[in-house]
Amino acid sequence: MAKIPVAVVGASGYGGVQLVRLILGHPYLELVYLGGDSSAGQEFADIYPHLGHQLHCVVEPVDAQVIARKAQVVFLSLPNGVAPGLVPDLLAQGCQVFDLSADYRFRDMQIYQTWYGIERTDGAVAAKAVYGLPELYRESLVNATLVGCPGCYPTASLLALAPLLRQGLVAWDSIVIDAKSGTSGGGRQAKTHLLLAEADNSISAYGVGRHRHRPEIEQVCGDLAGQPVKVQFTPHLVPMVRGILATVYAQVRDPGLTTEDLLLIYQAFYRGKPWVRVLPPGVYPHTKWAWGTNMCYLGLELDPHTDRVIVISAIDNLLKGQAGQAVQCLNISRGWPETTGLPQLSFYP
Ligand SMILES: NC(=O)C1=CN([C@@H]2O[C@H](COP(=O)(O)OP(=O)(O)OC[C@H]3O[C@@H](n4cnc5c(N)ncnc54)[C@H](OP(=O)(O)O)[C@@H]3O)[C@@H](O)[C@H]2O)C=CC1
Ligand SMILES: CC(=O)N[C@@H](CCC(=O)OP(=O)(O)O)C(=O)O
Repeated sequence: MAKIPVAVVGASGYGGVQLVRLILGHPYLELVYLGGDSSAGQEFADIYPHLGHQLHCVVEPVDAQVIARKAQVVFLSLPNGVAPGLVPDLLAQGCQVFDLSADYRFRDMQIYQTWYGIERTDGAVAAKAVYGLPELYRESLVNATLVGCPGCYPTASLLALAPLLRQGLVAWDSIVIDAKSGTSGGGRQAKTHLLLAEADNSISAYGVGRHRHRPEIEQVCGDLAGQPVKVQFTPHLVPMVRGILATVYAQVRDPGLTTEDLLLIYQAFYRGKPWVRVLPPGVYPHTKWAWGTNMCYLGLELDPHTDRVIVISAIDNLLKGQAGQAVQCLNISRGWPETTGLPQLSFYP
Protein backbone atom coordinates (compact mmCIF):
# COMPACT_ATOMS: atom_id res chain seq x y z
CA MET A 1 0.00 0.00 0.00
CA ALA A 2 1.33 3.47 -0.91
CA LYS A 3 2.00 5.55 2.18
CA ILE A 4 -0.37 8.44 2.86
CA PRO A 5 1.30 11.90 2.88
CA VAL A 6 0.85 13.67 6.22
CA ALA A 7 1.38 17.24 7.47
CA VAL A 8 2.04 18.27 11.07
CA VAL A 9 1.26 21.92 11.78
CA GLY A 10 2.67 23.15 15.09
CA ALA A 11 5.55 20.69 14.71
CA SER A 12 7.88 22.53 17.09
CA GLY A 13 5.46 22.13 20.02
CA TYR A 14 5.09 19.22 22.40
CA GLY A 15 2.09 17.75 20.59
CA GLY A 16 3.83 18.33 17.26
CA VAL A 17 7.02 16.49 18.17
CA GLN A 18 5.02 13.53 19.51
CA LEU A 19 3.14 13.39 16.21
CA VAL A 20 6.42 13.47 14.28
CA ARG A 21 7.78 10.60 16.40
CA LEU A 22 4.60 8.52 15.88
CA ILE A 23 4.35 9.20 12.14
CA LEU A 24 8.02 8.24 11.59
CA GLY A 25 7.19 4.83 13.09
CA HIS A 26 3.81 4.35 11.39
CA PRO A 27 3.79 1.82 8.52
CA TYR A 28 1.11 3.59 6.42
CA LEU A 29 2.13 7.24 6.83
CA GLU A 30 4.79 9.45 5.30
CA LEU A 31 5.68 12.83 6.79
CA VAL A 32 5.76 15.42 3.99
CA TYR A 33 5.26 18.79 5.68
CA LEU A 34 6.08 20.46 9.00
CA GLY A 35 4.55 23.85 9.75
CA GLY A 36 5.13 26.45 12.45
CA ASP A 37 5.12 30.09 13.34
CA SER A 38 8.24 31.48 15.09
CA SER A 39 10.14 28.29 14.16
CA ALA A 40 9.45 28.67 10.41
CA GLY A 41 12.70 28.48 8.43
CA GLN A 42 14.45 26.37 11.07
CA GLU A 43 15.67 22.81 10.50
CA PHE A 44 13.46 20.53 12.61
CA ALA A 45 16.66 18.77 13.69
CA ASP A 46 17.93 22.03 15.20
CA ILE A 47 14.81 22.22 17.38
CA TYR A 48 14.76 18.52 18.33
CA PRO A 49 18.31 17.21 17.72
CA HIS A 50 17.46 13.74 19.07
CA LEU A 51 15.29 13.19 15.96
CA GLY A 52 17.86 14.72 13.59
CA HIS A 53 19.17 11.40 12.27
CA GLN A 54 15.62 10.39 11.25
CA LEU A 55 14.33 13.57 9.67
CA HIS A 56 15.88 16.30 7.51
CA CYS A 57 13.12 18.82 7.08
CA VAL A 58 12.72 22.60 7.42
CA VAL A 59 9.69 23.98 9.29
CA GLU A 60 7.55 25.98 6.84
CA PRO A 61 5.33 29.01 7.43
CA VAL A 62 1.72 27.84 7.56
CA ASP A 63 -0.17 28.08 4.26
CA ALA A 64 -3.31 25.98 3.66
CA GLN A 65 -2.76 25.89 -0.13
CA VAL A 66 0.76 24.52 0.23
CA ILE A 67 -0.32 21.98 2.85
CA ALA A 68 -3.22 20.73 0.71
CA ARG A 69 -0.94 20.35 -2.34
CA LYS A 70 1.41 18.10 -0.36
CA ALA A 71 -0.67 16.21 2.20
CA GLN A 72 -3.86 14.18 2.40
CA VAL A 73 -3.94 14.03 6.20
CA VAL A 74 -3.28 17.11 8.35
CA PHE A 75 -2.65 17.16 12.09
CA LEU A 76 -3.07 20.63 13.64
CA SER A 77 -1.36 21.01 17.02
CA LEU A 78 -1.82 24.74 17.55
CA PRO A 79 -2.99 27.16 20.24
CA ASN A 80 -6.77 27.52 20.53
CA GLY A 81 -8.25 29.82 17.91
CA VAL A 82 -5.67 29.26 15.12
CA ALA A 83 -7.18 26.18 13.41
CA PRO A 84 -10.41 27.88 12.23
CA GLY A 85 -8.26 30.04 9.93
CA LEU A 86 -7.08 26.87 8.15
CA VAL A 87 -9.66 24.12 8.49
CA PRO A 88 -12.37 25.32 6.03
CA ASP A 89 -9.72 25.70 3.30
CA LEU A 90 -8.09 22.35 4.05
CA LEU A 91 -11.42 20.52 3.99
CA ALA A 92 -12.48 22.28 0.76
CA GLN A 93 -9.28 20.96 -0.84
CA GLY A 94 -9.97 17.39 0.23
CA CYS A 95 -7.71 17.04 3.25
CA GLN A 96 -8.66 14.97 6.28
CA VAL A 97 -8.03 17.05 9.42
CA PHE A 98 -7.30 16.08 13.03
CA ASP A 99 -7.28 19.13 15.29
CA LEU A 100 -5.69 18.76 18.72
CA SER A 101 -6.92 22.08 20.12
CA ALA A 102 -10.35 22.80 21.64
CA ASP A 103 -11.60 24.49 18.44
CA TYR A 104 -13.65 21.55 17.10
CA ARG A 105 -14.63 19.77 20.30
CA PHE A 106 -17.85 21.61 21.10
CA ARG A 107 -21.27 21.01 19.56
CA ASP A 108 -22.57 24.28 21.01
CA MET A 109 -20.44 27.11 19.60
CA GLN A 110 -21.85 29.48 22.23
CA ILE A 111 -20.28 27.37 25.00
CA TYR A 112 -16.92 27.41 23.18
CA GLN A 113 -17.06 31.18 22.70
CA THR A 114 -17.97 31.77 26.34
CA TRP A 115 -15.16 29.61 27.74
CA TYR A 116 -12.42 30.37 25.22
CA GLY A 117 -13.26 34.00 24.55
CA ILE A 118 -12.77 33.48 20.79
CA GLU A 119 -15.34 34.63 18.19
CA ARG A 120 -16.11 32.04 15.51
CA THR A 121 -17.67 32.28 12.08
CA ASP A 122 -17.17 28.66 11.01
CA GLY A 123 -20.07 27.14 12.95
CA ALA A 124 -21.28 25.11 9.95
CA VAL A 125 -17.85 23.47 9.58
CA ALA A 126 -17.53 22.87 13.34
CA ALA A 127 -20.93 21.18 13.39
CA LYS A 128 -19.54 18.39 11.18
CA ALA A 129 -16.62 17.58 13.48
CA VAL A 130 -16.48 14.25 15.31
CA TYR A 131 -15.29 14.22 18.94
CA GLY A 132 -12.16 12.09 18.83
CA LEU A 133 -12.57 9.84 21.85
CA PRO A 134 -12.56 6.45 20.07
CA GLU A 135 -13.77 4.36 23.01
CA LEU A 136 -17.06 6.32 22.94
CA TYR A 137 -17.47 7.61 19.37
CA ARG A 138 -15.84 4.86 17.29
CA GLU A 139 -18.60 4.52 14.67
CA SER A 140 -18.63 8.25 13.91
CA LEU A 141 -14.86 8.20 13.34
CA VAL A 142 -15.06 5.77 10.42
CA ASN A 143 -14.43 7.90 7.30
CA ALA A 144 -14.57 11.14 9.37
CA THR A 145 -13.06 14.15 7.58
CA LEU A 146 -12.75 16.49 10.59
CA VAL A 147 -11.94 15.26 14.09
CA GLY A 148 -11.78 17.49 17.17
CA CYS A 149 -9.45 15.57 19.48
CA PRO A 150 -10.26 15.77 23.22
CA GLY A 151 -8.28 17.55 25.90
CA CYS A 152 -5.99 15.55 28.16
CA TYR A 153 -8.04 15.98 31.35
CA PRO A 154 -11.32 15.12 29.58
CA THR A 155 -9.77 11.93 28.13
CA ALA A 156 -8.62 10.65 31.53
CA SER A 157 -11.83 11.72 33.30
CA LEU A 158 -14.33 10.48 30.70
CA LEU A 159 -12.75 7.04 30.35
CA ALA A 160 -13.04 6.74 34.15
CA LEU A 161 -16.70 7.82 34.14
CA ALA A 162 -18.15 6.30 30.97
CA PRO A 163 -19.34 2.88 32.23
CA LEU A 164 -20.99 4.49 35.27
CA LEU A 165 -22.87 7.07 33.22
CA ARG A 166 -23.84 4.82 30.33
CA GLN A 167 -25.49 2.39 32.75
CA GLY A 168 -26.98 5.03 35.07
CA LEU A 169 -25.16 3.62 38.10
CA VAL A 170 -24.42 6.90 39.88
CA ALA A 171 -26.34 9.99 40.99
CA TRP A 172 -25.96 12.54 38.17
CA ASP A 173 -25.16 15.43 40.51
CA SER A 174 -22.56 13.60 42.63
CA ILE A 175 -19.50 13.52 40.32
CA VAL A 176 -16.22 14.99 41.56
CA ILE A 177 -13.03 14.87 39.47
CA ASP A 178 -9.74 15.58 41.20
CA ALA A 179 -7.03 15.57 38.53
CA LYS A 180 -3.27 16.13 38.39
CA SER A 181 -1.17 17.00 35.36
CA GLY A 182 2.52 17.17 34.54
CA THR A 183 3.95 20.44 33.27
CA SER A 184 4.08 19.41 29.58
CA GLY A 185 0.28 19.81 29.68
CA GLY A 186 0.94 23.56 29.52
CA GLY A 187 2.83 23.33 26.21
CA ARG A 188 6.35 24.40 25.22
CA GLN A 189 5.88 28.15 25.28
CA ALA A 190 7.75 29.91 28.11
CA LYS A 191 5.40 30.48 31.06
CA THR A 192 6.54 31.58 34.50
CA HIS A 193 4.44 29.06 36.44
CA LEU A 194 6.00 26.21 34.46
CA LEU A 195 9.61 27.16 35.31
CA LEU A 196 11.44 24.45 37.29
CA ALA A 197 11.90 26.88 40.18
CA GLU A 198 8.15 27.47 40.38
CA ALA A 199 6.75 24.01 39.64
CA ASP A 200 9.30 21.73 41.30
CA ASN A 201 8.70 20.47 44.88
CA SER A 202 5.18 21.84 44.86
CA ILE A 203 1.62 20.82 44.02
CA SER A 204 -1.06 23.40 43.43
CA ALA A 205 -4.67 23.58 42.27
CA TYR A 206 -5.66 25.99 39.51
CA GLY A 207 -8.77 26.95 37.58
CA VAL A 208 -10.78 25.91 40.64
CA GLY A 209 -14.49 25.87 39.78
CA ARG A 210 -13.82 27.48 36.38
CA HIS A 211 -11.47 25.39 34.26
CA ARG A 212 -12.45 25.25 30.55
CA HIS A 213 -12.30 21.45 30.50
CA ARG A 214 -15.38 21.30 32.71
CA PRO A 215 -17.87 22.14 29.89
CA GLU A 216 -16.07 19.71 27.58
CA ILE A 217 -16.38 16.90 30.15
CA GLU A 218 -20.03 17.81 30.76
CA GLN A 219 -20.87 17.68 27.04
CA VAL A 220 -19.76 14.04 26.83
CA CYS A 221 -21.23 13.10 30.23
CA GLY A 222 -24.55 14.41 28.89
CA ASP A 223 -24.24 12.16 25.81
CA LEU A 224 -23.53 9.15 28.01
CA ALA A 225 -26.27 9.83 30.54
CA GLY A 226 -28.85 11.02 28.01
CA GLN A 227 -29.48 14.08 30.16
CA PRO A 228 -27.49 17.10 31.39
CA VAL A 229 -24.83 16.30 33.99
CA LYS A 230 -22.88 18.78 36.14
CA VAL A 231 -19.42 17.82 37.40
CA GLN A 232 -17.03 19.31 39.94
CA PHE A 233 -13.59 19.42 38.29
CA THR A 234 -10.37 20.54 39.98
CA PRO A 235 -7.04 20.31 38.12
CA HIS A 236 -3.64 20.41 39.83
CA LEU A 237 -0.13 21.00 38.53
CA VAL A 238 2.33 18.44 39.91
CA PRO A 239 6.12 18.36 39.65
CA MET A 240 6.50 15.84 36.83
CA VAL A 241 6.82 16.31 33.09
CA ARG A 242 4.32 13.82 31.62
CA GLY A 243 1.12 12.28 32.84
CA ILE A 244 -2.40 12.82 34.09
CA LEU A 245 -3.86 11.10 37.13
CA ALA A 246 -7.60 11.69 37.51
CA THR A 247 -9.37 10.44 40.63
CA VAL A 248 -13.12 10.42 40.11
CA TYR A 249 -15.72 10.08 42.87
CA ALA A 250 -19.48 9.44 42.49
CA GLN A 251 -22.36 8.22 44.66
CA VAL A 252 -23.73 4.84 43.55
CA ARG A 253 -27.51 4.54 43.29
CA ASP A 254 -27.57 0.92 44.46
CA PRO A 255 -25.75 0.50 47.80
CA GLY A 256 -25.77 -3.27 47.24
CA LEU A 257 -23.13 -2.92 44.47
CA THR A 258 -19.61 -4.19 45.22
CA THR A 259 -16.16 -3.45 43.83
CA GLU A 260 -16.24 -6.85 42.10
CA ASP A 261 -19.58 -6.00 40.40
CA LEU A 262 -18.16 -2.73 39.12
CA LEU A 263 -14.95 -4.31 37.89
CA LEU A 264 -17.01 -6.79 35.85
CA ILE A 265 -19.03 -3.90 34.39
CA TYR A 266 -15.84 -1.99 33.48
CA GLN A 267 -14.19 -5.09 31.97
CA ALA A 268 -17.28 -5.71 29.81
CA PHE A 269 -17.47 -2.05 28.74
CA TYR A 270 -13.81 -1.93 27.66
CA ARG A 271 -13.61 -5.45 26.17
CA GLY A 272 -12.09 -5.22 22.68
CA LYS A 273 -10.81 -1.69 23.34
CA PRO A 274 -7.03 -2.10 23.23
CA TRP A 275 -6.08 1.26 24.75
CA VAL A 276 -7.94 0.92 28.04
CA ARG A 277 -6.78 -1.57 30.65
CA VAL A 278 -8.99 -2.23 33.68
CA LEU A 279 -6.71 -3.26 36.55
CA PRO A 280 -7.35 -6.18 38.95
CA PRO A 281 -8.94 -5.56 42.38
CA GLY A 282 -6.75 -3.55 44.75
CA VAL A 283 -4.42 -2.29 41.98
CA TYR A 284 -4.41 1.44 41.20
CA PRO A 285 -2.45 2.98 38.34
CA HIS A 286 0.74 5.04 38.45
CA THR A 287 1.26 7.69 35.77
CA LYS A 288 4.64 6.10 35.00
CA TRP A 289 2.93 2.97 33.71
CA ALA A 290 1.46 5.04 30.89
CA TRP A 291 4.64 7.05 30.12
CA GLY A 292 5.36 7.15 26.41
CA THR A 293 2.35 4.92 25.64
CA ASN A 294 -1.18 5.38 24.35
CA MET A 295 -2.63 3.38 27.28
CA CYS A 296 -5.24 4.47 29.79
CA TYR A 297 -5.08 2.46 33.03
CA LEU A 298 -8.15 2.32 35.28
CA GLY A 299 -8.33 1.08 38.88
CA LEU A 300 -11.45 1.32 41.03
CA GLU A 301 -12.92 0.70 44.45
CA LEU A 302 -16.39 0.96 45.92
CA ASP A 303 -16.20 2.37 49.44
CA PRO A 304 -19.10 0.83 51.43
CA HIS A 305 -18.55 3.44 54.16
CA THR A 306 -19.79 6.24 51.88
CA ASP A 307 -21.37 4.28 48.99
CA ARG A 308 -19.07 6.16 46.67
CA VAL A 309 -17.21 4.63 43.77
CA ILE A 310 -13.65 5.90 43.32
CA VAL A 311 -12.08 5.43 39.89
CA ILE A 312 -8.42 6.27 39.28
CA SER A 313 -7.34 6.88 35.69
CA ALA A 314 -3.77 7.34 34.40
CA ILE A 315 -2.65 8.42 30.93
CA ASP A 316 0.29 10.13 29.25
CA ASN A 317 -1.13 13.60 28.50
CA LEU A 318 0.93 13.91 25.29
CA LEU A 319 -0.13 10.51 23.89
CA LYS A 320 -3.55 9.14 24.93
CA GLY A 321 -4.26 12.72 26.04
CA GLN A 322 -3.19 14.31 22.74
CA ALA A 323 -1.03 13.07 19.81
CA GLY A 324 -1.45 9.30 20.32
CA GLN A 325 -5.21 9.58 20.48
CA ALA A 326 -5.22 11.62 17.25
CA VAL A 327 -3.28 8.83 15.49
CA GLN A 328 -5.67 6.25 17.03
CA CYS A 329 -8.56 8.25 15.49
CA LEU A 330 -6.81 8.29 12.11
CA ASN A 331 -6.27 4.51 12.29
CA ILE A 332 -9.98 3.97 12.93
CA SER A 333 -11.08 6.44 10.27
CA ARG A 334 -9.05 4.52 7.67
CA GLY A 335 -10.05 1.03 8.81
CA TRP A 336 -6.55 0.12 10.07
CA PRO A 337 -6.09 -1.75 13.37
CA GLU A 338 -6.36 1.00 16.00
CA THR A 339 -3.05 -0.04 17.57
CA THR A 340 -1.10 0.65 14.33
CA GLY A 341 2.05 2.69 14.97
CA LEU A 342 1.23 3.38 18.62
CA PRO A 343 3.44 2.49 21.62
CA GLN A 344 2.04 0.06 24.18
CA LEU A 345 4.90 -0.38 26.64
CA SER A 346 6.04 2.28 29.11
CA PHE A 347 9.63 3.54 29.57
CA TYR A 348 9.11 2.81 33.32
CA PRO A 349 11.07 2.55 35.57
N1 LIG B 1 0.17 19.65 25.99
C1 LIG B 1 -0.85 18.84 26.24
O1 LIG B 1 -0.77 17.95 27.13
C2 LIG B 1 -2.12 18.93 25.47
C3 LIG B 1 -2.37 19.98 24.61
N2 LIG B 1 -3.53 20.03 23.91
C4 LIG B 1 -3.78 21.10 22.94
O2 LIG B 1 -2.99 20.83 21.77
C5 LIG B 1 -2.58 22.07 21.16
C6 LIG B 1 -1.04 22.11 21.07
O3 LIG B 1 -0.53 22.01 22.39
P1 LIG B 1 1.02 21.93 22.70
O4 LIG B 1 1.69 21.01 21.75
O5 LIG B 1 1.11 21.64 24.15
O6 LIG B 1 1.46 23.43 22.41
P2 LIG B 1 2.92 24.09 22.26
O7 LIG B 1 2.82 25.44 22.85
O8 LIG B 1 3.95 23.15 22.76
O9 LIG B 1 3.08 24.23 20.67
C7 LIG B 1 2.30 25.13 19.93
C8 LIG B 1 2.70 25.05 18.47
O10 LIG B 1 1.85 25.92 17.71
C9 LIG B 1 2.66 26.71 16.85
N3 LIG B 1 1.97 27.99 16.62
C10 LIG B 1 1.62 28.91 17.54
N4 LIG B 1 0.93 29.94 16.96
C11 LIG B 1 0.86 29.64 15.64
C12 LIG B 1 0.32 30.29 14.50
N5 LIG B 1 -0.33 31.44 14.61
N6 LIG B 1 0.47 29.69 13.30
C13 LIG B 1 1.11 28.53 13.17
N7 LIG B 1 1.67 27.87 14.20
C14 LIG B 1 1.54 28.42 15.42
C15 LIG B 1 3.98 26.87 17.56
O11 LIG B 1 4.94 27.17 16.57
P3 LIG B 1 6.30 28.01 16.79
O12 LIG B 1 7.06 27.28 17.87
O13 LIG B 1 6.91 27.91 15.47
O14 LIG B 1 5.91 29.41 17.16
C16 LIG B 1 4.12 25.48 18.18
O15 LIG B 1 4.67 24.60 17.22
C17 LIG B 1 -3.15 23.18 22.06
O16 LIG B 1 -4.36 23.62 21.52
C18 LIG B 1 -3.36 22.47 23.40
O17 LIG B 1 -4.36 23.11 24.16
C19 LIG B 1 -4.47 19.03 24.00
C20 LIG B 1 -4.27 17.96 24.82
C21 LIG B 1 -3.09 17.85 25.66
C1 LIG C 1 -0.87 21.69 33.02
C2 LIG C 1 -1.69 22.51 32.09
O1 LIG C 1 -1.53 23.72 31.99
N1 LIG C 1 -2.61 21.88 31.36
C3 LIG C 1 -3.47 22.53 30.42
C4 LIG C 1 -4.31 21.52 29.68
C5 LIG C 1 -3.99 21.49 28.20
C6 LIG C 1 -5.14 21.15 27.30
O2 LIG C 1 -5.48 20.01 27.05
O3 LIG C 1 -5.82 22.20 26.86
P1 LIG C 1 -6.88 22.46 25.69
O4 LIG C 1 -8.19 21.91 26.13
O5 LIG C 1 -6.96 23.92 25.54
O6 LIG C 1 -6.42 21.75 24.48
C7 LIG C 1 -4.40 23.50 31.12
O7 LIG C 1 -4.88 23.22 32.20
O8 LIG C 1 -4.71 24.53 30.49
